[in-house]
Amino acid sequence: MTDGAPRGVAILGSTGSIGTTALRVLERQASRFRVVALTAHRNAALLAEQAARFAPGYVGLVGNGGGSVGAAAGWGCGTDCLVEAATRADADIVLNSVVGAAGLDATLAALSAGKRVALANKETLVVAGELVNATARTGGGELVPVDSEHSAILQCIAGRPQHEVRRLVLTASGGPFRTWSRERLERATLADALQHPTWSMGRKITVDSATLANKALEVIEAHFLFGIPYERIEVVVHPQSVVHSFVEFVDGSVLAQMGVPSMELPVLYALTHPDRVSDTGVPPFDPVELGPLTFERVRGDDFPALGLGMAAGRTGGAAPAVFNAANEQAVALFLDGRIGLLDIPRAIEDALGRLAGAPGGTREALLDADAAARRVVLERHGR
Ligand SMILES: NC(=O)C1=CN([C@@H]2O[C@H](COP(=O)(O)OP(=O)(O)OC[C@H]3O[C@@H](n4cnc5c(N)ncnc54)[C@H](OP(=O)(O)O)[C@@H]3O)[C@@H](O)[C@H]2O)C=CC1
Ligand SMILES: CC(=O)[C@@H](O)[C@H](O)COP(=O)(O)O
Ligand SMILES: [Mn+2]
Repeated sequence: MTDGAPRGVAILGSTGSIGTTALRVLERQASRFRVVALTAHRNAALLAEQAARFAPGYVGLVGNGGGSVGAAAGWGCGTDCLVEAATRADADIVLNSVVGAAGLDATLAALSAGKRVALANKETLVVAGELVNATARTGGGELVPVDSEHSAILQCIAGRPQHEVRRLVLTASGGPFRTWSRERLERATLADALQHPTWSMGRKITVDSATLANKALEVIEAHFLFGIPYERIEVVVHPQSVVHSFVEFVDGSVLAQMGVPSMELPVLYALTHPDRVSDTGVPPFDPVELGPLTFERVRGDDFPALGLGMAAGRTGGAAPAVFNAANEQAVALFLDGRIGLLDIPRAIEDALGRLAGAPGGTREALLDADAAARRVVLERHGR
């Protein structure tokens, strides 16, 4: 990484799991990066603490559109905050760590403005992968993944051309229900679903990991990031989350990237790529301590969200956006205690059955499909 003036980083979703991890990383890397913008949804108290500590030029509270509680003087308010933060002249890198499709416009705006987008918000690519890639091309922006599997794949591919890659194999922890029978899954509670075995993350992605919808989102994300066709992207269960993914090359050689399950390294690497820096605070790697490393086939029949998402990816058009929106809405209902765990894939299947053929192509068409999918889930499952 070249020395020089510190690069400006805007963090969208700074109060979440990835956002707070990023601030820990940036505190150690103050000679290389400075925080220029922070946004949150509703957590004004934590945002205020972060603003006091990092003194960014811009602070935005998205969920304060009415200008009521929370926002301090000088803060931006409402949904425009994300795009304002993402397009500031002093932001060289935009870390998008918002959860859900709400992060889409900020990604597009940052790429249009020629920024590097360090993308944790995988829903962006699932909803609008083609549009995002086209926007990066025309706007001169660059997309670098934060998601651990995709960071691993990026590091393994290391600039080799697409035709040298035979297969991507994404690892999945299997989540808290990896060994549960179908019968037992019917009785799984929210508390059970929030007990992720290896990663500490926000509630929505933790539920996605429990249903394997997260891995479906990640297969679609990998397709759009690396341009590999769906038939050459596979998933294997790896309960220890030490191997973050594999890349098989055409000569049969297989590379894997490994590390302790912490998001600090993928976040940092998305900022420094393709360079590597020292003094990261990442603990030493001890294969004996972390092992034995094991691998299993996915139980696709018991975790249907994975197959539904992969089929939506292959269908293309608006189908991935429908998959994502139905999942977001169903997870919100599950988090509210209004539906059961297995109602999540049922709701997704229902929405895809009605809307998988909806037109995509433009941002507006994709957002229409997103809204229609949420309506289907609310009307039919939000009892
Ligand atoms: N956590 C992890 O380890 C990983 C996460 N990811 C992905 O990163 C993204 C963030 O995940 P995570 O950090 O766990 O999520 P969290 O729920 O912990 O944090 C989400 C952040 O986004 C803000 N936010 C929520 N809704 C909105 C909205 N509608 N508009 C604007 N901002 C909003 C939240 O603000 P507030 O706090 O005020 O609600 C918070 O700052 C997700 O896409 C996830 O899939 C990917 C890999 C690993
Ligand atoms: C840390 C990270 O990248 C998560 O997306 C993780 O992959 C979730 O774990 P699962 O493998 O259980 O989905
Ligand atoms: Mn992941």
